[in-house]
Amino acid sequence: MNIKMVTVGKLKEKYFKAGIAEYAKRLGAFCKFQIIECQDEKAPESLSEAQDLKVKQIEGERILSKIKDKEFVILLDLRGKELTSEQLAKKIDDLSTYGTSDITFVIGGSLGVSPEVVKRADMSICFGKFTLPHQLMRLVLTEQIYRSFMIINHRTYHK
Ligand SMILES: C[S@@+](CC[C@H](N)C(=O)[O-])C[C@H]1O[C@@H](n2cnc3c(N)ncnc32)[C@H](O)[C@@H]1O
Repeated sequence: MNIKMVTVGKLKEKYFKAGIAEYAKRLGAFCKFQIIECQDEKAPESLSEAQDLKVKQIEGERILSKIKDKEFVILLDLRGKELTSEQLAKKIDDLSTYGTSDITFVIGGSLGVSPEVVKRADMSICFGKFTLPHQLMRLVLTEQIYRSFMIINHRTYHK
């Protein structure tokens, strides 16, 4: 199973890097895991609606260029569906059982993602109504993917 995370913007903070590296290492026992960073588009603090859309579209093109047709895309979006850890684990397990070996999670930039990325997504999920910074979202998602494999493999990690 190949699990990919496509993200916008750089991971800067050492403490996020360390946490993600730890879960990525653990994930190595269950899947090939990779994180792809797309460059974020510089934008002024206050944007018109058209400028906001333009920034998201430029970032969206960068995101979509990293995704192949065969990949099952799970978008992280505040407007997405809330899942439990067990439901995410079941989704990953079902996809793998029924022949999908490439799952790609997408984390957007500071403005979110373009309509084109929303359209490409096979599923959109939400981690609650709180907006998380993209670097923290990356860490939380990596842990939840690891948790999914613990659940799938009936390990004691998940309580
Ligand atoms: C700083 S947030 C941008 C939020 C943006 N204002 C919006 O309304 O979509 C950056 C990215 O982190 C992810 N994200 C942040 N909080 C999230 C949450 N609670 N659930 C799902 N994804 C989240 C999304 O992928 C989002 O595009």
